[in-house]
Amino acid sequence: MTPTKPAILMLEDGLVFHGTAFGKIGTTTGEICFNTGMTGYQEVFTDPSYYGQIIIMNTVHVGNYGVKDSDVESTGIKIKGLIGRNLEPRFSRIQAVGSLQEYLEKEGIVSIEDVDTRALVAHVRTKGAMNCIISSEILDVAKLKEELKKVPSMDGLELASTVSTKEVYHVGDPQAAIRISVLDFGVKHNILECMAQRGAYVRVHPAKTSLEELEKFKPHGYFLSNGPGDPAPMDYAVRTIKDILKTDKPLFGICLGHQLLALANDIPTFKMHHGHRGLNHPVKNLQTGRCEITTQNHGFGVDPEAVRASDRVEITHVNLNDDSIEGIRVKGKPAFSVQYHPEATPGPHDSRYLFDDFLQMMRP
Ligand SMILES: NC(=O)CC[C@H](N)C(=O)O
Repeated sequence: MTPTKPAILMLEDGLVFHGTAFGKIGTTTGEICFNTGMTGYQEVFTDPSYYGQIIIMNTVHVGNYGVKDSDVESTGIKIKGLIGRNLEPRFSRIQAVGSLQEYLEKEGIVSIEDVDTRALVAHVRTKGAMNCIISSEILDVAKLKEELKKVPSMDGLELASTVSTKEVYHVGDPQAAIRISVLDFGVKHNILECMAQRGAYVRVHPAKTSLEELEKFKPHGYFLSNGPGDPAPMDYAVRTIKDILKTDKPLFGICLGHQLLALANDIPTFKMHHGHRGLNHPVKNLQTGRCEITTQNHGFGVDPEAVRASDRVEITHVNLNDDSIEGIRVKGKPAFSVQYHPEATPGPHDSRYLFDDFLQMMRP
């Protein structure tokens, strides 16, 4: 057994947890948030929407099935840090290529275990979103407090252009009958796969691409991706979406893409108390009356009163836990979006029909 090293977690409101170092030895800062999913940790860690955030995994054992090259949603780990009760260095899965410890170390992710995650999650649920610091090199609480003061608030932070692709790239069969131009704000791989598997050839563009540039692909429709940070400062994207809406071509948005579609219709977004992150959030489809169990990862939401008062959009999906807005459609246009993740891997898969609907809108 390698000897353990102490680590400290400190929250912006001064709460301190003493635990054990895991992953890289060092210091990291970000917004603390919790994910209630009991599986799919590698997909969570590589989801670019988590960029800038430190994740508490609520489930007790994380790492026990190791890591695998294909279980990723982007090219590498995007979370800023990881907090767990038991982050497991040993693993058991035939397909696994390495341990969580090696993976976090290789990707430079400072983490902490042996934390009472039940108490910590209860605290975040009560007090709401805030920043935190983890360190396995500075064990002086006063110094950590000073470091933590330098961290910007997630409220108002534009992060999408940082994680977006720098170069245009393609996914799917170039001969496919349907072409989709994607605006990448931090897209998850499986979203592109879900479109390619259904017969689309997809071109992925940097976040700040104009409609004129997107049109060069001669797309049958447009897609607005998920992504990190606050949608409110993303004026560049809102302008492009307004231009896309004028084309009257099909448009689909997921998560950050949903929030941006709302903003493009003059519906504001807001910072939620502590957000939704997990894989069992119940959503009701108001058109069919059916319930879907969904994966979610968001800390901002679309203003419910403004949506209800809008004469430009209608609500298609609501959250059955807290009545928040989960889906909208623009009246008189083939444009729709959802706050949750229909592409979720490992699942649930209840909402995959949204990709079928989107592709159907573009079929000749
Ligand atoms: N998954 C996402 O696209 C997240 C959107 C946005 N960053 C939020 O936290 O609400």
